[in-house]
Amino acid sequence: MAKNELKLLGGWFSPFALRVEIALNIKSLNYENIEETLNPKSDLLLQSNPVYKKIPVLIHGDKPISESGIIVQYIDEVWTNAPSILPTNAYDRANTRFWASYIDDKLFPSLRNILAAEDEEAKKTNFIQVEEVLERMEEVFNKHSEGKAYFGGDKIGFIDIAFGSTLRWLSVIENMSGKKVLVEAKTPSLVKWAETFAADPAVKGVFPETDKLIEFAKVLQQRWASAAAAAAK
Ligand SMILES: N[C@@H](CCC(=O)N[C@@H](CS)C(=O)NCC(=O)O)C(=O)O
Repeated sequence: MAKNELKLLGGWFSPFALRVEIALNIKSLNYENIEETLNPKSDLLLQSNPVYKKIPVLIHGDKPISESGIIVQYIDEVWTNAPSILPTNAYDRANTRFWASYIDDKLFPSLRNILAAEDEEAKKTNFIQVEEVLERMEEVFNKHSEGKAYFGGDKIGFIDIAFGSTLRWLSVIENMSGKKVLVEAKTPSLVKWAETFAADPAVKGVFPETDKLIEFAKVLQQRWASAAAAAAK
């Protein structure tokens, strides 16, 4: 595949763009990574994802595809010669999609709310939610993996990508609040899985550094606080 046939409108900080990078790496695809700052948004992004105006967008030839989960599934369907990301059995595929959307619905909003929370009570409620998700995913891992390294078995699959993309942001929140949530005592299988995931060749080179993300998170917090103050006027 010629490099200019695949372009990723992404951002080093984005867990959603990370999902696409991991999927492209799994399939050993060359692509051009176009780094978006989102401030301002590029014309290419606005034209490619006019509905949500968000990264990531994968442009295949001249065709844009948006939404990280949809992009990962598209990659898996188009490049079938490489390791499969979703399971082949229809029931397993449905189940896999269920847990990936559970991560999007329950984990992402709580992580964002912890960063944005101005009072301790709101922070605490969202931490409880994160802990509940982690405990639930520990159960899912123990049931699905059958002693293997990943939710997807021996290789990274769709749940691994959806969930694993949040790991660095989880570390950011742990560091910034001085509270560890992914701990051996409560979720031993997930702790081991997270280490294996981070070291996987498809992930290692694209996983952002926690320290750099912490600096980015501080800028985001200032931006949200100014927006909240402006809205309150
Ligand atoms: N549901 C989307 C979420 C994508 C998303 O939230 N992207 C963020 C960056 S991490 C974005 O582009 N934000 C710009 C904005 O909200 O205006 C997906 O899975 O791709």
